[in-house]
Amino acid sequence: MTDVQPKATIVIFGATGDLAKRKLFPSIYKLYQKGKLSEQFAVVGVARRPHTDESFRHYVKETIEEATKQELIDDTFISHFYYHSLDATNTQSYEQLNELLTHVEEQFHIPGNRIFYLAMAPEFFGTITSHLKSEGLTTTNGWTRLVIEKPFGHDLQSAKKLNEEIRQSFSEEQIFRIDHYLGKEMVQNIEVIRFANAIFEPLWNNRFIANIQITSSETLGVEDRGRYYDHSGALRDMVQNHMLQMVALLAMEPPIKLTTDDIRNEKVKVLRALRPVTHDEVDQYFVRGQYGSGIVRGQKVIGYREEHNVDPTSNTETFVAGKLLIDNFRWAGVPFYIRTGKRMTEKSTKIVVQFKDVPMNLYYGTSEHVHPNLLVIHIQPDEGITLHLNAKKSGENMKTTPIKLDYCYNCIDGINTPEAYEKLLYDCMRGDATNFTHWDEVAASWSFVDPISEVWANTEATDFPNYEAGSMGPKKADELLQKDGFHWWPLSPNM
Ligand SMILES: NC(=O)C1=CN([C@@H]2O[C@H](COP(=O)(O)OP(=O)(O)OC[C@H]3O[C@@H](n4cnc5c(N)ncnc54)[C@H](OP(=O)(O)O)[C@@H]3O)[C@@H](O)[C@H]2O)C=CC1
Ligand SMILES: O=C1O[C@H](COP(=O)(O)O)[C@@H](O)[C@H](O)[C@H]1O
Repeated sequence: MTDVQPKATIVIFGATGDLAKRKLFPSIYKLYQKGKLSEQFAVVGVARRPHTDESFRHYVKETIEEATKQELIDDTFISHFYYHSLDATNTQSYEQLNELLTHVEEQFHIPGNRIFYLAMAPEFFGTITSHLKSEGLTTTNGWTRLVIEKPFGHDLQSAKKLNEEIRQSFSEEQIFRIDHYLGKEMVQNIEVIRFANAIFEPLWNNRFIANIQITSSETLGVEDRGRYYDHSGALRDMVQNHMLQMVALLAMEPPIKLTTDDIRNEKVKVLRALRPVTHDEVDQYFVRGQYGSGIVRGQKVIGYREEHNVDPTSNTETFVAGKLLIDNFRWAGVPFYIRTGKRMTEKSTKIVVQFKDVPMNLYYGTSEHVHPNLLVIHIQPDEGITLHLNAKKSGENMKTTPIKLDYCYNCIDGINTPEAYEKLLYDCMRGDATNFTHWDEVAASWSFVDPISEVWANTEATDFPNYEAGSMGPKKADELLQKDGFHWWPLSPNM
């Protein structure tokens, strides 16, 4: 983990696909630009489409220029890229791939370290990993690691099956399951805000916190991913992974040390302590929604059921709100509200920690509401923290006014926080799995989510579509909090 300029070959399965184009190639380029890669690296792209090394290099160059809006690029960088056309189901082709890898390792003096990045549909994961092992690609003088994209399964049963297949060829320590939210600057900051500040940790429990709200809203619809999304829905696409990971980071106990295992162990304890939602309770704790047509950022947009590759009678949810309870000493009785959806008013991910009111209201007239203290963690697009307090109103005798202490990361000149994929790729190259999900976390998350998706799959949502594109979701999502005497805090930038 100490190697700041790791030496490795990154083999990208799915190199002609969307993820490689938009995220992986630009991230590798940024790492190179920042001096985080030595000259001892290579990238081998793998997919079925025919390409020569030259045409692939041209394609990569163009995609990086497009993504980074930069006039590229150093031909030396591009000369580290190679291509191998392969059908993932064809055994013979893996032998040739192995020969190519050996060749590039010689060429760039790479000590046999290989990352196999599976940027492909999950149905190929088992086949690819078994071929990598049987054809000897995992037998090298260096280390080998496997990066797996989401979705990791469709439910607990399919995730277990997938895990068993992969584990035939790679050990848990070699498997890096990507959750790109764990690469976001402010998600990584949750631990630091909590554990490096004496003022928060004593208050971080059910005696002082009234509720915690996590919202991840998008303005985009399903774009060209209708085929995948219509079989997934927001619960599997966002809640099972990203939203529950944020809950785990907010709720976990301080780890004994900042090691991968210690942190993951604490996160998994939270996921296991989530109070299961039984089939009968789903309506009480969870709300689903699907967008109809509407106006998003001034543009008229179609409803979900009209989207390409979506069933016109689809029952798939594009919005989820839920109330989660964590049955342990620290959190008993504190609701964690989560909300995520497509085609909402704005693109924003925010966490609001609402503290309990002061025990006695000295400063307000009885008819006035006390302003609760809030800690807002801005994940994106703005990155920072805001603490909402009360202070004396200037000039007025002992009247109070709400004030804010703000720290904005990406407002400061010179700070341009790296893309999540850039950080995660670099972590993987250095062998740091802290910000990747362990199998135990994946399993616990599916166990929590499965009963909810079972009920939703078996009951028609007669009110769909139940929110207008460009809104903040169905009314029932507001009622979920109103029942407990709370409301969603707004997402506006000045929150
Ligand atoms: N795109 C995104 O923003 C995100 C994607 N993901 C995940 O990443 C993975 C890839 O997604 P994405 O890039 O969007 O998918 P795409 O459909 O854009 O790309 C799929 C890739 O797989 C290749 N491929 C398909 N079949 C075969 C085969 N039999 N043998 C070899 N190669 C094959 C395709 O190339 P060819 O046709 O040339 O063979 C293509 O390069 C998925 O698991 C997805 O869920 C996760 C988060 C975000
Ligand atoms: O994993 C996914 O995340 C994106 C949202 O990611 P963000 O970094 O833009 O917040 C979501 O659009 C996509 O459906 C989902 O698969």
